[in-house]
Amino acid sequence: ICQEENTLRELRIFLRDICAKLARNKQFFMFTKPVDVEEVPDYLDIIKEPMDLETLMSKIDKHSYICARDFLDDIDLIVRNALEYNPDKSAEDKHIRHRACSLRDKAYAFIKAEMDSDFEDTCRDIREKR
Ligand SMILES: COC(=O)[C@H](Cc1ccco1)c1ccncc1
Repeated sequence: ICQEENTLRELRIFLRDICAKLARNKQFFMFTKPVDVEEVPDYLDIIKEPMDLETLMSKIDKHSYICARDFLDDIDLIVRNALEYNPDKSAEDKHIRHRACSLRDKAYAFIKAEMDSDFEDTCRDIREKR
């Protein structure tokens, strides 16, 4: 119904702003685009569901998310993939795991800081009904 569409439009505007802020952060450059499987030929043997911030943004525009929880599930997927593909004690693996954890914390912090909890409750109710 119409109010529901207004709520979901507001959610999309809100999620685009958060996604853009994360993608602007130089620290997160390695998460902004899909991992290049030419460069990393075994990536898809290990990571079954790749995810990145550009893909997240296109999912917003495709109305894939009807509450912030769904969006954060894809942020968690980016993080999980980075932890799984880069598990070693090496400095570079530790570095990317640290950045992945920072991406998650920043995303959750933006949502908490800027999202009114009854707005998310309203989105959850819409999700339940669909
Ligand atoms: C999310 O990004 C990744 O998991 C790739 C894996 C990767 C390994 C070699 C090339 O790319 C990555 C990119 C940049 N810096 C570290 C790791």
